[in-house]
Amino acid sequence: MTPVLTKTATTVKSPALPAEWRDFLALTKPRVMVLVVYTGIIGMLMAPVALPLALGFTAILCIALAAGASGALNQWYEADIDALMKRTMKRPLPDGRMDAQSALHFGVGLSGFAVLTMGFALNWLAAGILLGSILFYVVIYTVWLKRRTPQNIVIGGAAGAFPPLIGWAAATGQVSALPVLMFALVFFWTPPHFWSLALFMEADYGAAGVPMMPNVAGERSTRRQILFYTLPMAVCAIAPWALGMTGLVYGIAAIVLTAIFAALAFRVSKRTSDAAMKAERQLFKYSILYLFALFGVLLVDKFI
Ligand code: HEM
Ligand SMILES: CC(C)=CCC/C(C)=C/CC/C(C)=C/COP(=O)(O)OP(=O)(O)O
Repeated sequence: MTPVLTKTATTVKSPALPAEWRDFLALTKPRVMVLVVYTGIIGMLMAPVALPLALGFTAILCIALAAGASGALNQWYEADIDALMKRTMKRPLPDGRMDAQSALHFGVGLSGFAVLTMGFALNWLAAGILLGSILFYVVIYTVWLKRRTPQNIVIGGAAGAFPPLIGWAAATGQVSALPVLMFALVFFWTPPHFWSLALFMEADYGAAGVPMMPNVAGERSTRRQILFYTLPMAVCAIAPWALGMTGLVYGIAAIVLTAIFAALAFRVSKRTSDAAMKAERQLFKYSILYLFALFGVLLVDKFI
């Protein structure tokens, strides 16, 4: 059984100066948010109902604010482990540029604002799924699973897969098969996306005692699991075309883009030495490009 990492606050510096707006922006994990918001926009634009511009903009703003708020709450809770990892030690809380209470108030306030605005301006189904994704990321992933099990991102990763469903629900007040497939695609995409990164950041997670797959099950098993999750991801990528929900342009693009993903995942699964790091970095970078491109083609296919 994986030992449970307990939460401590001993390594976090206390703030000397009041936090700047840049620190609040850093709390929202803006770079990750770009792709989360992008998948939400595509979910909304794929819906059969076109929202008036102001309402569409409001819906996307709510997704962005909620994603940012949940990033802030994540950083509020894990300042202790962020302080132990090179990649995260310069974040506002571990670096002592912000106090924990400011981050907590910012995260809770922004979450409440985003969910209520979505509910009153769009509909309560979209608001409910938005609230569910915040709770999933903060409570299920960050508080419950991340320090307990190497399966943390498999289950917790669902949080980041909700935006296409939210975008669609904001436009239609319903959920249908296509946004569910888009959800499933991001869900199965998350393990290869994250474990390819975790393989070359293994030392960081080890130093912080976070039970990520490479430092619990070992590199070989992680590489095999990356390939394993690529299979259902490929099915979800090609299904919209195979089931007649999209045209041939999407079908061809999905097959080509996914074949490249599978080839990179296969290469990662076969490597055993340090030379593998290059393959893992490539898969991580390509995973981001892949989601951008696949969702982009989905939209292009709809409008040609
Ligand atoms: C539990 C699920 C996930 C985990 C654990 C995870 C983890 C990470 C980590 C640790 C990074 C490294 C860079 C950083 O700290 O900014 C990263 C980068 C990134 N992730 Fe994820 N991720 C997850 C899901 C997602 C999802 C669902 C999306 C979007 C749909 C996403 C989009 C991105 C993007 C765009 C980057 C690159 C950011 C940059 O340019 O530095 N991730 N991810
Ligand atoms: C609409 C809505 C509320 C969406 C929110 C979901 C969201 C932002 C998902 C992304 C998941 C993510 C960035 C995980 C990072 O893992 P980590 O927190 O373990 O990474 P770290 O080690 O960089 O802190």
